[in-house]
Amino acid sequence: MQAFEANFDGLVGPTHNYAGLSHGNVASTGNAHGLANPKEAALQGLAKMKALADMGFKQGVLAPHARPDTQALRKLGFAGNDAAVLARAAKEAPAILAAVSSASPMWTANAATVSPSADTHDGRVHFTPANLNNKFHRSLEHEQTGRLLKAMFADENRFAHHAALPAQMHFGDEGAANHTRFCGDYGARGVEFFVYGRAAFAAGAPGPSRYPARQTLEASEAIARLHGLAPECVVYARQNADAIDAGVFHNDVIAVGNGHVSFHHELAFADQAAVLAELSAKLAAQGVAFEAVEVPADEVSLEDAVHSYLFNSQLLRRSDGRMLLVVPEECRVNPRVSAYLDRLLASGGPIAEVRVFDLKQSMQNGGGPACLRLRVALTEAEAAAVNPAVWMDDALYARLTGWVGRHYRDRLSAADLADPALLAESQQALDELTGILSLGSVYPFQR
Ligand SMILES: N=C(N)NCCC[C@H](NC(=O)CCC(=O)O)C(=O)O
Repeated sequence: MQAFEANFDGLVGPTHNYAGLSHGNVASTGNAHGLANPKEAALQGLAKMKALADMGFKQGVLAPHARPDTQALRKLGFAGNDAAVLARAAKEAPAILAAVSSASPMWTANAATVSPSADTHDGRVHFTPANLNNKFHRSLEHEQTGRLLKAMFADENRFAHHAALPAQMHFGDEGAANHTRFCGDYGARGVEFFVYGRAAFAAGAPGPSRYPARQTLEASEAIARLHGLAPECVVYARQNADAIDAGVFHNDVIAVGNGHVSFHHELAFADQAAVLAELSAKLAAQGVAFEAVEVPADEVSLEDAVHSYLFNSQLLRRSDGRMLLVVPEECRVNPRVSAYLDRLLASGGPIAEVRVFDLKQSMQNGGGPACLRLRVALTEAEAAAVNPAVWMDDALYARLTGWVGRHYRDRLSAADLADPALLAESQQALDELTGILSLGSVYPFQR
């Protein structure tokens, strides 16, 4: 059966702001307390979704979460009505208020790990929401993510939904940002590639020293078990600790793969040659000829990779079988990265086209094109079972841009997070959105 890869992008929520919440993510900490523009952020994301849909790629939308998360504040002892809860948190714990207000669910590469039906033991598509345990603001996401995924992929005969892994550092899980699926045809069995920062149960296991390793080996292994993946179709690799310490907080800041192609930096993985050899051998056993496009450090340094987000690009297989690379504008601003892209296109390799997008609002929090999307490979029958209201087309684009225009602010600072009107505006917007996307009552304030 015909199969393809769909991208589900996170719609940026109305509270998008710069709070410097992510130690180890140099864009987040570097832009802390800047003035954000939620309206522009959401429109930039929608423009990318629409452009890819117009190019013929299957594109869906994942809704934002309800923020500020007043439930989380109540669990921490802030009591009273919503306005009182916000006022007390703003006065006594502004850092906590900022954390529960983050629009971080926009980065749906961290929403879940997804295994297509061709890879799993029961022939269903498996989803495990990521516990995002390394950062408090992100650890608030997985329950709502699970509810949204169930509202979009509801058919239990085709889709299996797991709970997030135990919320504990031993099982730190960052979802698809540390997971790549290589394959020939999207509907044929592929090789799932899990990249972790450190093994958690082995005392003294190697890992970064300056910044945290967010993903553990044990989390990756648990997901492979839950999804029923065959060991001969799984490869585990450890991130290069020096790369994490240079700001590569997720593997998707240093590598991206799709189909039979990997596009990665020379310093992405520990024991890189062995990792690539294992990928190549396991793909060859599935009849797939693996192709690696490796970028040397003397052409693009780790620092340039982190600042330009060259590898946080989307690698998309066009209908002619060649690859399109969707990069953020910052890659053309950096002269060394831009020159590299020109050489890449001239090289005659598998990447035939580069498209540039302005995603500055998200980029300033460390979220590039690849962070903003969750990939789900689907057969046509599975795609037909997806909630049809979430697929991007001209009509949905018009409705969503109109909705953003009506509900979103064009400036938001840390001080605004305490404004009870922002909470009310956000709830009103999301209430309307659940109608547009036919999601049902998925938000706590609707229950
Ligand atoms: N690489 C991928 N797949 N995703 C990028 C996630 C960026 C996100 N930034 C933030 O959460 C910053 C929020 C703030 O500081 O306001 C993070 O660090 O988890």
